[in-house]
Amino acid sequence: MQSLVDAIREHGIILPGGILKVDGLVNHQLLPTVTRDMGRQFAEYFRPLAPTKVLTIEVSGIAPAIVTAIELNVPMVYARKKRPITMKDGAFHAQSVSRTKGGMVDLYVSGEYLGPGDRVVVIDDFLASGGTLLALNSIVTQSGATLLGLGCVIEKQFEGGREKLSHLGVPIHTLANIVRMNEQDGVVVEAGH
Ligand SMILES: O=P(O)(O)OC[C@H]1O[C@H](OP(=O)(O)OP(=O)(O)O)[C@H](O)[C@@H]1O
Ligand SMILES: O=c1[nH]c(=O)c2nc[nH]c2[nH]1
Repeated sequence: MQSLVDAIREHGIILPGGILKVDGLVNHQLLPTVTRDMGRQFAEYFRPLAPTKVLTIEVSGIAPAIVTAIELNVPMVYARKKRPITMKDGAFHAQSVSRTKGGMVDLYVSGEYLGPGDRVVVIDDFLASGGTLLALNSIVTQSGATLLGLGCVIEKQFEGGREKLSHLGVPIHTLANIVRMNEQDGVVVEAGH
């Protein structure tokens, strides 16, 4: 997605620990046309699989997931990181590691909004180690729903997450691919696949 690649080139900043700061377009500020086009791209790719639901995790997954859900005209569900008192007992639960805040993250999804009849596309902002998508897949499995595919806005190819998810046997679609990033080369980014 060329507008996304351009925005990463303009706003992306390399931080220590292999973190790419894209707060200017994904994690703090959102750009309207770039965000809208993420939804169009994901919807075009996943529509033939006939999804009934889009699943993501708060907080940075919500924007790309809702624009995708709007395009597909299906509900979007986001995993909560803290179980609210409004959530019924027996919620599906998994854990992953937070890359930007450190420590373990809990993911909770209520069985009221995800179940055996659902055909699910999971959308998130980053594919790095793949841990978060594995946790979301665990939630889909617990619910009895069917996982159709995984979509991420930015893939950090050099972290090997795609390989760790290949056993799931579903298509993985990313919109921009960070080939490498370092002081010498800067952020080397290409369109995703
Ligand atoms: O492939 P992985 O290694 O699991 O990394 C990807 C995850 O890391 C970030 O979550 P984080 O908790 O850092 O931030 P957020 O609250 O902005 O979503 C990002 O939002 C992805 O969910
Ligand atoms: O803002 C972020 N930058 C990153 O490089 C990253 N990797 C996983 N999650 C991430 N979030």
